[in-house]
Amino acid sequence: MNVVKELSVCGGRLVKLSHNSTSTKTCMNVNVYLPKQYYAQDSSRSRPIPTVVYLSGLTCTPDNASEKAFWQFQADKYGFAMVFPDTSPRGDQVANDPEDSWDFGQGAGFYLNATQDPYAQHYQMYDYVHKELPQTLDAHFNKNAAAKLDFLDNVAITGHSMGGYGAICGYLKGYAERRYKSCSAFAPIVNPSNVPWGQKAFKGYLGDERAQWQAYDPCALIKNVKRVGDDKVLIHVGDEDPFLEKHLRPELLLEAAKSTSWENYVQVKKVHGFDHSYYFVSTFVPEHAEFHAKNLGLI
Ligand SMILES: N[C@@H](CCC(=O)N[C@@H](CSC=O)C(=O)NCC(=O)O)C(=O)O
Repeated sequence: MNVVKELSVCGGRLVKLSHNSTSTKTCMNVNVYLPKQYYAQDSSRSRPIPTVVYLSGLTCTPDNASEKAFWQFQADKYGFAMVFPDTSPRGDQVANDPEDSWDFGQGAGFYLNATQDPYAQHYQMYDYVHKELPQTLDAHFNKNAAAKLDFLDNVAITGHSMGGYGAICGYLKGYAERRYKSCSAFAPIVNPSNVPWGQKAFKGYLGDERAQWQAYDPCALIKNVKRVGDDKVLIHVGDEDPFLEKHLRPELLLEAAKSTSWENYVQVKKVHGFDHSYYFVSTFVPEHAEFHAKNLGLI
């Protein structure tokens, strides 16, 4: 990994990195926030600093959330690091949307492993985010010392819109091996198989056979994952979100959870007067941060 830029924010440092990804076969950018605890000479700390992975939405780079969600204040409050991956492979060699829209192709990888040409070659974002990137970050940040940062085990996941979809999908697909300690989402796409954004992405990346879509659809996954303990999924969505009725439809996840071990453990908080923007996301980041801090054993 190469450090492209490093800057101070709150009590820690935002590190902007790039690396050649074996999953996407492109150069990928990622932002990592190291909290103030990382720099404290605290010999009493018994275990590595845990991590919250934040998956961004359509059109985003790692900078949107690291500039506008204000996770850094919460990371310092509780003592967790933040990882802000990109939303797709990028480059002239990377296939894009033939219609040149912003809801498919570069900036809209949907955090899945594409099987259809021409996207299969580079759009391997599921393996990138959930397998390759944590290993790469661990090797980079922990190579010269006892692991001060935990990118592999004590990790939570969250995200916004397409990224909220990616967080819930990755959480449920990795649930059996407890890949993530907790999951939350801001205005997520919960049933991509049945909304336009998801249908366009699944058709383009996975093909026309809808049976192939089920492996990545939270409303299908939740019926086949047995919940344990007090695990729950925290979701916020604004009642003035312009995408609420057409693309997000959080009620479909509540419906899918009925008669499963997740019934009453998917908490959808519809908040009055909020839209889809980072003004909405940043307002509720503190609640999500506390939720993850509890699940990461920080409070
Ligand atoms: N460019 C679009 C706006 C698209 C948009 O609102 N993108 C959201 C995520 S939508 C689902 O994933 C976003 O996070 N935008 C980046 C930001 O910094 O706000 C349009 O013109 O409508």
